[in-house]
Amino acid sequence: MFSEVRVEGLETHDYLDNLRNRERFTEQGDAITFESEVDKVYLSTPTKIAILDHERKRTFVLRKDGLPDAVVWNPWDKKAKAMADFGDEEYKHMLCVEAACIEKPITLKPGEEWRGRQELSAVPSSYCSGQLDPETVLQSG
Ligand SMILES: O=P(O)(O)OC[C@H]1O[C@@H](O)[C@H](O)[C@@H](O)[C@@H]1O
Repeated sequence: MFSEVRVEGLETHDYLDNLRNRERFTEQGDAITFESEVDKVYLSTPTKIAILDHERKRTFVLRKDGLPDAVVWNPWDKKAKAMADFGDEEYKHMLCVEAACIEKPITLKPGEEWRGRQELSAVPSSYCSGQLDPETVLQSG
């Protein structure tokens, strides 16, 4: 189930680990998979990030503008139980991947305007069928 979910596009990027006093690390290796609590702020991330759910044969693509960072969060079992507005088992069925602007916050003077945008799309499930080259997902569309 959950181990079948991968995030593509954030590997090799630096992140601040919210579970370790926001210390800065560099993501290693292949795509990101999930086996325990995670709460990371990836820095200077690409404008497209893919979330691949192999078991359910579905892929989501997050596109973003004006929002350089990306949060990846799953509370896992212990924290899920401690959260009043989150079901004890819901962590098994969710993953938070969200566009953000955290490392260098945007400050507006009175009257100034700023726009950021994120778009989450479901892309054809054939993308998850094994023909998938993750690079293709991130480069297409
Ligand atoms: O409880 P909230 O405010 O909805 O936040 C949920 C989570 O949202 C994530 O974006 C944060 O990285 C986590 O640290 C936080 O716990």
